[in-house]
Amino acid sequence: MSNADAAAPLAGGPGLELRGITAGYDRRAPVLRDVSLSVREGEAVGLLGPSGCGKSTLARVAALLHRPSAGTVHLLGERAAGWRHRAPRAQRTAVGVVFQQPRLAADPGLTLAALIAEPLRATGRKTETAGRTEELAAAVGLTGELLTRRPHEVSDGQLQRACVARALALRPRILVCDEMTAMLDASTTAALVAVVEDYRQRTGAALLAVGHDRTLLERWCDRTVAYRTLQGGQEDERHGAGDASAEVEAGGEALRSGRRAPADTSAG
Ligand SMILES: Nc1ncnc2c1ncn2[C@@H]1O[C@H](COP(=O)(O)OP(=O)(O)OP(=O)(O)O)[C@@H](O)[C@H]1O
Repeated sequence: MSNADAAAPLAGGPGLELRGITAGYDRRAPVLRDVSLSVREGEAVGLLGPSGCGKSTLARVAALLHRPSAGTVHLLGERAAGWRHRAPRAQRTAVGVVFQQPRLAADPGLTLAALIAEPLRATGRKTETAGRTEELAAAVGLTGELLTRRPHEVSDGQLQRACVARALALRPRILVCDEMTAMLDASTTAALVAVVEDYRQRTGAALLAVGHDRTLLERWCDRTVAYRTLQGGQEDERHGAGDASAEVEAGGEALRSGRRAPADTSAG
């Protein structure tokens, strides 16, 4: 990606802070109860937990997509001032999100190129759109005719590549990856982790990676947090500084998440 991404300093300042979050879908039985978690700028935190415990709900709260019934969210030191379309644009665009299921997250009527360009168009960056779209697409390994296809004409892996590019389009200072690689094969997983890591390390963005693949998150992130420890206290395990060149084991397969240019990988 361009050097423009690298313009932001590696600050180490406040990135994402969730304090005392209670949230869910039924006020009488919230999914999250008094949950706190923070990720500093430049830091990669993996949130681990079993299926159904509330990880995606937490990710949606962090991305200002789900309003908690109690607690506060701070982005880059500023308290969130609204949720969904009512959030101020500067706060909404400070967070880039990648969801687990790209087919639910992508407009089926858009080509992959238009999908990647969506946030640029929505925020009026017309002059920048074509060049930036091409650059983002190349970074995630999508080129040529693939970019003219619609979601139903591509694989899950190819669509998730476009969704990762879309999440990076506005150069977010905070990235939330909710089971980003859950549906992907080993080589696509490695390629997309490498893209996110490359972006994070060059920009100093804060990363919250949510999942249940402990081995992957321990290799990818600076520390992991077990979901069960988040209520009324925080416990974490530190790792070797998110070494993106490490061998990553996931699902029994050895993955290489090194800085291989994603464009060189087959778009899976
Ligand atoms: N839109 C919704 N309406 C009602 N209940 C929901 C909704 N979304 C999730 N839930 C429930 O909230 C709980 C937490 O769901 P969530 O998706 O946050 O868990 P998760 O840890 O991300 O699970 P997984 O790892 O399987 O994706 C589950 O019991 C789920 O059934």
